[in-house]
Amino acid sequence: ALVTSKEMFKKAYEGQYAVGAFNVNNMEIIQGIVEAAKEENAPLILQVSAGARKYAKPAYLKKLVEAAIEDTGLDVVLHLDHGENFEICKQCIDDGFTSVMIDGSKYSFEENIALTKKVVEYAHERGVVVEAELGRLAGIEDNVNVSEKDAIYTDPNQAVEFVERTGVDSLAIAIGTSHGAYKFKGEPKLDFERLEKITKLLPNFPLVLHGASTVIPEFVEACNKYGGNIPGAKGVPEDMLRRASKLGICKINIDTDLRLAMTAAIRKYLTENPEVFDPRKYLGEGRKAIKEMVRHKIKNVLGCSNKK
Ligand SMILES: O=C(COP(=O)(O)O)N(O)CCCCOP(=O)(O)O
Ligand SMILES: [Ca+2]
Ligand code: NA
Ligand SMILES: [Zn+2]
Repeated sequence: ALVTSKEMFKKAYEGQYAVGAFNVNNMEIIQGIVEAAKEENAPLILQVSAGARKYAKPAYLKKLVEAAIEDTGLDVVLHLDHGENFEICKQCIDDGFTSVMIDGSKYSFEENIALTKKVVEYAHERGVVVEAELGRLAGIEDNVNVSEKDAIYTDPNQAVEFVERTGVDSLAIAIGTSHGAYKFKGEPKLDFERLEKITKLLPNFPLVLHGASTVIPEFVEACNKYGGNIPGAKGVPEDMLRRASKLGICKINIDTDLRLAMTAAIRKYLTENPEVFDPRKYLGEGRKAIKEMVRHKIKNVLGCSNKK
């Protein structure tokens, strides 16, 4: 069924694991993800960005997710990722989403609170949960000094005030991650001290980690081997994700690792099968790669196997 993340996060918090939030853009990506979650008997969040709604059109994504639920019997959260304003959050809530993110992190503290409160009010009246964001995602450059870090990363005390004043259900925090395949110039590093402080000040409150793809080296290498060009791609080591999920992080966002898994498989297949031009062949390889990658994440990183 379509469910909110309320129960999922409560169990994840107590069980010290995290739920995977995977971005979806087409049929094969959805199928690969849900088949993995089905086999692992895992809780699941499928998230849709504004870009995904433009690419696939909202109706297609909604019906593909409904089909996936019907086919697998899974409990799935349908979540709007990075909602930029009240309107898109309202649209998705009216469209049957069970969770929305209102991303006011680029505004001032007070403006972020005001905007988040407006979405929370509309969402809660309709039984929908809300994720907000405080702090700015940016990889830790070696030369980021303390004050810069404090300027962009989530301030633990502000986080407490933000949650109290908005009534939001979960909070995306900035502790050194960033979106995409180039997260760190130097050694990957997350501000775990900051995460521990936020977890201590906000016990039992679900935290969200964005920009959490590992940028799995095997896929980067395969992409580059078969005609791709993504040098220096680097992400969050899996042991850091495991550590974060044992703290207050209950939702881990993964999109880049999906893209790399699918792209590596398709590049390899097309290179090795030049005579083939049936989309089912190479899209099917992409789907298989996604399923294997998601299964790995559920089992070995998120720790949410058999936690459905
Ligand atoms: O936190 C994440 C994923 O982070 P990751 O890049 O580490 O996977 N996300 O929120 C996914 C963001 C994807 C948005 O991309 P489009 O606008 O192109 O659809
Ligand atoms: Ca943001
Ligand atoms: Na957790
Ligand atoms: Zn994000």
